[in-house]
This record gives sequence, structure tokens and C-alpha cells, in this order.
Amino acid sequence: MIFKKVNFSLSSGQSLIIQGPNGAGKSTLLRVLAGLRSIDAGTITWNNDNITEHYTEQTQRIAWLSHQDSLKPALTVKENLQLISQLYQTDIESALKTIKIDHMADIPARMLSAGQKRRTALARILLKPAQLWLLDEPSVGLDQETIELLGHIFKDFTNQGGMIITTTHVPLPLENSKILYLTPSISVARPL
Ligand SMILES: Nc1ncnc2c1ncn2[C@@H]1O[C@H](COP(=O)(O)OP(=O)(O)OP(=O)(O)O)[C@@H](O)[C@H]1O
Repeated sequence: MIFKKVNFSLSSGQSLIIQGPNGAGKSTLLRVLAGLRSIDAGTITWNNDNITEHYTEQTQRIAWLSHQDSLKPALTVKENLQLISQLYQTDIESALKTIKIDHMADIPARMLSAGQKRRTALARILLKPAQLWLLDEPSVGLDQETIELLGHIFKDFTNQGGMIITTTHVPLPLENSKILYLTPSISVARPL
């Protein structure tokens, strides 16, 4: 068991910050909420529907930012975002402008800095019309100015009714968030 006695609820416009030491299960909990991992006990519901029985709907509702930026190195920033923008008919230029990376649209991902890759991954979040953002340490690699920008992006999203669940080891500009603190329940990792 990685964690136990986890209990929280979130309504439209609210956010939750998951904290805890390395290995506490923060990323694992995000994966569970995304429907990517099963749980041994308990239930997770969305408007009273068990998400494990409504996996497709759950994947449609969420936008997921993992630790890995998952960019194709040979493709440009714009090309990396094309699939998702075509899928949801959303505007790449606008997403790149929002996260202030529009001047790098034609640069291959392999030439980006760590922070520029993170911004590109965040642009991908903006391109999916999701109701819930699941963000794994979104500020990693970002400079202070971009972290502040992230605060405005978070606020815009929650003001429109979006919900955010994010892990972090550092303070994030996310006002009035609920906090969930996880403590490690296991000492040895076994294959999940
Ligand atoms: N695929 C896996 N197979 C087995 N154990 C895993 C797997 N992924 C994670 N774990 C274990 O589950 C526990 C929780 O990992 P998780 O990545 O969720 O922690 P975390 O709180 O996000 O940590 P960090 O702060 O370092 O990012 C750790 O003990 C880890 O070793």
C-alpha cells in the first residue's frame, strides 16, 4: 500500500495542493485520479459516478501534466502541439502566447531549455478543454516570472469553473487552495 486514509472533495473553481516528502505517493495519487492506476480500497467519484467505471469520461475531463514533458525532440514546439490542437480544435498560437513561448514556435524541442520544455508541456494543458488539471510539480524548471504567470493562468482557469489538483515541493501561486499532506506508508517499492 502506498497511501491510506486519503479523503478530499473538490468543487467547481476549487484547487488542491498535494504535499509530502519524496515517495509519499503524490504522483501515484495523481495517476489514480487520472484513471491510470487502480486502487486497492476506497472509491473516487465524479458527480457520484465511480471514475473506474467511467474511465473514458474521466480521461476526457482531465488534462495531465506529468514529470516528463513528453516532447518529440525532432519536432518543433508547434509540431509537438499539433495533434492535441487538431483533436480539440484549439489555437496553438494563443496557447503559446499565454505561456510566453510563441517566439520559439519553430524551434525543435531538442534545442529547448528545461524551462522552455516545461512551458511547452504547459501549453499542451491549455490546448485541451478540460475541467480538471492534474499537475505534477508544474513549476519545476520555471523562472520566477513564469511561476507568477502560472498564478494568473491558474486563476483564469478556476475563475471559469476549472479545478486544479497539483503536487509541489515549493510554494505555488494558487490562492485559497485546499492542502492534502501525504505521508509515506511503505518503505520498499514493489512493482505496481
Ligand atoms: N511503477 C512503480 N512501481 C513500483 N513502485 C513505484 C512505481 N512508481 C512509484 N513507485 C513507488 O511508490 C511510492 C510513491 O511514489 P510517487 O512517485 O508517487 O511519490 P511522490 O510523492 O510523487 O515522490 P516525489 O516527491 O519524489 O516526486 C515510492 O515509494 C515509489 O518508489
